[in-house]
Amino acid sequence: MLINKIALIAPNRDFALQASDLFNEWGEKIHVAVASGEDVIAIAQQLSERGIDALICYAAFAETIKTTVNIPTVCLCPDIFDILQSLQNITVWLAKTGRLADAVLGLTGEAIHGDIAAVADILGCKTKILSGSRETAPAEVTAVVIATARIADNREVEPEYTAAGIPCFSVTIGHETVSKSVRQAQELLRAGHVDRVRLEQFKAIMEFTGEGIVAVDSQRQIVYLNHTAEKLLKKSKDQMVGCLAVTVFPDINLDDTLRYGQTRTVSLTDGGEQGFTCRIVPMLISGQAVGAVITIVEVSLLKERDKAGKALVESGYTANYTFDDYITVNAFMQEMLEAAKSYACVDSTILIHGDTGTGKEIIAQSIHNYSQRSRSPFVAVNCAALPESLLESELFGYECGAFTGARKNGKKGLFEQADKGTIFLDEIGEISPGTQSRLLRVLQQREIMRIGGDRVIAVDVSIIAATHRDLTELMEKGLFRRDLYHRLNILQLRLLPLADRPEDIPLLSHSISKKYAAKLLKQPLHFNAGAMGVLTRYPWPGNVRELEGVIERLMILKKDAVVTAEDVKKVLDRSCDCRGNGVRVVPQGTLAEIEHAVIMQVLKETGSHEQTAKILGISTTTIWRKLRSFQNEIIDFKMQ
Ligand SMILES: Nc1ncnc2c1ncn2[C@@H]1O[C@H](COP(=O)(O)OP(=O)(O)OP(=O)(O)O)[C@@H](O)[C@H]1O
Repeated sequence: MLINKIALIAPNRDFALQASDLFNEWGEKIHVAVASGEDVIAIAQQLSERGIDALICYAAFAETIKTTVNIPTVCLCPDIFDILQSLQNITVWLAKTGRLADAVLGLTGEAIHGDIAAVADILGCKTKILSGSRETAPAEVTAVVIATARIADNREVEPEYTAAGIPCFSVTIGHETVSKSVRQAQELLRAGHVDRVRLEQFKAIMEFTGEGIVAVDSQRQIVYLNHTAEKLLKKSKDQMVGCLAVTVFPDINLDDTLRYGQTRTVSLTDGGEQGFTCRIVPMLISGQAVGAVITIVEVSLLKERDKAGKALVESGYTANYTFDDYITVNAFMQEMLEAAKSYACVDSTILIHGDTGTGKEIIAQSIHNYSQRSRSPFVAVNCAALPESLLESELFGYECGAFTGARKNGKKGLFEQADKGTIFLDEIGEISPGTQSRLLRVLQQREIMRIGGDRVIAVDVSIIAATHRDLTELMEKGLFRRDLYHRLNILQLRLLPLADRPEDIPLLSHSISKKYAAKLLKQPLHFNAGAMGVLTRYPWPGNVRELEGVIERLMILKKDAVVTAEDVKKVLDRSCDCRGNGVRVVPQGTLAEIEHAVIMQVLKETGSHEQTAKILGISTTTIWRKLRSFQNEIIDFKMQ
């Protein structure tokens, strides 16, 4: 294998030596080979097999190589500056010797091209292409110009003479021209590398997908197919690549796709029970079809997918958000999104840390939808919302007769329901020590045991946990198991509070306003500079959820669409003061007692956890969590 990735094919030994000297002088590691006209293809092929990725090739060979060997090739011949310099020297000499008037230049040599005649014309000389060698130049020729396969700077001024005494000058390939060709070849190498990486990525995706994929070029020839296509069509790549598509798919007419760029769907049978659905999609460049891609799916698989999709929707265990829904221009958060995308490609447990309303659930749903598990259930569990015993039976299920009130046939737990999908354990910091140890077993072994059961059930789930609490602090206080923490904290995502990323507020405000405008059939709000100033300075303890609440209130209260600083202040005041007329009387006591009293008061006023959460600018989860810590009161409290 050659280390050098670029090679030069020289037309003779002298040329090769001249090029090698230059490459050595420049410290360029370029392999140099010599070819005659006949063996040039064989030599180029050998170089390709030995790992050469780009060729620099003397002009006379370039076309042959470009059409026969699949290596990017740079053509090396005297360029316009070589010609200009050389002809300028010649005309100076002709003027000096009194021969310039009506001079005719006879052009010969293998590297002759149209540019020489054009430049001579500009310099005031007529030209004549000589059919033979310089020695046969006719008498009307004032001087002969020979374009040779030679590397030299075009500075020669003194000519050689033919036997008939006609002066002869050379146009050669200048050093700068060689250097330029090296740079071009290096550029091709770089571009080729990028293309190869893309091609490999593309192939990996193609091989990974469950559908059969066949690519056809504009001549209707099969140029690529993936492994699934081989399996479905029961033929190997070798048997199909290079064949006309019609020989493999006699029932598919590619005309509509290749001529008019239309996408078509066709059902095929294979003569037996199995059937395929093929979709034919054009490959378009600047609106022109340059080929087509045929995707093949077994009909039975489609039916299964339909059924599975329907069952998933009916179960309600679906994730609606994708990363596109998560609005942020903050650099840290954008990095977090990139990390989340890469985490979605693996099955390791993810721990999301962020204050209430920062979007932990959106991120969890987006990870699920970005992952291979997106067609399977996404089960979200709020660990703070259920008392310990109920949480355990919900998570792990139970066998028949496990406890009084249990269903006769037992019940699948959420881990089982999430099989092949993702389980999102929100507010993981709130779970009791008993549930923590059961959870540890699932994390370690991906197995569960139903309550009251003795069977071990394997579950294939990806686990995403979230918390607003500092789990290390809980660990130090002995409230959270250290081993569980380490099991959970394999991949971590941290969401910044809204107050730490005020640059997100304008974008979020506009997007939320658009969302509510569509819902309430109103105009989106326009926030003037004063309004935006108040919004960006506010501390947002309830984060984006609180911002949503404020914008919803503005939307309902405002008659026109323009929001001022005063409008925002009023609504923010209301959200702080809580309810209608009310100046809330702040109770006396510890912070916990004040919180408790305020939550209980608003709960009584509204009769709804959701409303209470909205008014207080916190999540329902936080309400549940706080209520759980005032357990005695919960028992007494009866919702109206
Ligand atoms: N960056 C964001 N872009 C758009 N919407 C967002 C963003 N962050 C949060 N939201 C919205 O804020 C609300 C709260 O989000 P989410 O429920 O994901 O937060 P959370 O951190 O899980 O809250 P909690 O811990 O209180 O359950 C949702 O309505 C969500 O759509």
